[in-house]
Amino acid sequence: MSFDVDLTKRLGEAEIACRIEAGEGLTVLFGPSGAGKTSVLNMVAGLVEPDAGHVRVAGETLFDGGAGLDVPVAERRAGYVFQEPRLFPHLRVRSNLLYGRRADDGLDVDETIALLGIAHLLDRWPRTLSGGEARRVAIGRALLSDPRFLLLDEPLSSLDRARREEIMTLIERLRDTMKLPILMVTHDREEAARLGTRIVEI
Ligand SMILES: Nc1ncnc2c1ncn2[C@@H]1O[C@H](COP(=O)(O)OP(=O)(O)OP(=O)(O)O)[C@@H](O)[C@H]1O
Repeated sequence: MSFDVDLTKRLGEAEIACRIEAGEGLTVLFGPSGAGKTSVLNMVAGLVEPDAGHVRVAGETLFDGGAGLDVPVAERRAGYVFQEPRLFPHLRVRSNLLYGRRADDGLDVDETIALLGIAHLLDRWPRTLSGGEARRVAIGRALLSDPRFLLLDEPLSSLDRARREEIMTLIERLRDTMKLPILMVTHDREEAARLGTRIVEI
């Protein structure tokens, strides 16, 4: 199974409960605003600790409340594209992209840069980028960190049509060729239908 998740978490007034049993491919997390989709991604990434339950990705247990197991964030090796790009403001685009780079396997740096159309931005500071440019850099940074799985929080919002199309094609390739388990939040039905191997409502 790519994602085997069963967790609960109380956040303020909200009681979040989520169950995912997903085979390979891309799992879309769908649901109304405030349902807890981002919180679920944060718990799978290891940024927020669930109150109870378990998180397993590609057969490996990352969290198990009963067993007292909680694998630290860095060891989980999630490629996380946040809702806001969250680039490091003190690093130029090039350094942001290479921040999590491990060995020189996985995706090719130049090829990824070309695919995302960000070659002309490499020497820029994050504060000078448009929303869509920053988002593409954030996607590149996640992909180049040699992740074991991807967490995508509305990765295509704020992109124009042409760029959306290119990035959808890239996500399809990651899903089908590289076989990366992907958990993606989207509000867009068309996106969900095209990219999702399955849709989980929360
Ligand atoms: N730190 C916190 N303290 C209190 N409540 C919180 C906290 N974080 C999140 N919540 C609440 O938990 C619920 C889930 O939030 P979350 O951001 O996960 O929802 P979401 O489904 O991703 O929403 P959206 O689609 O609007 O991004 C919301 O009701 C939110 O107000």
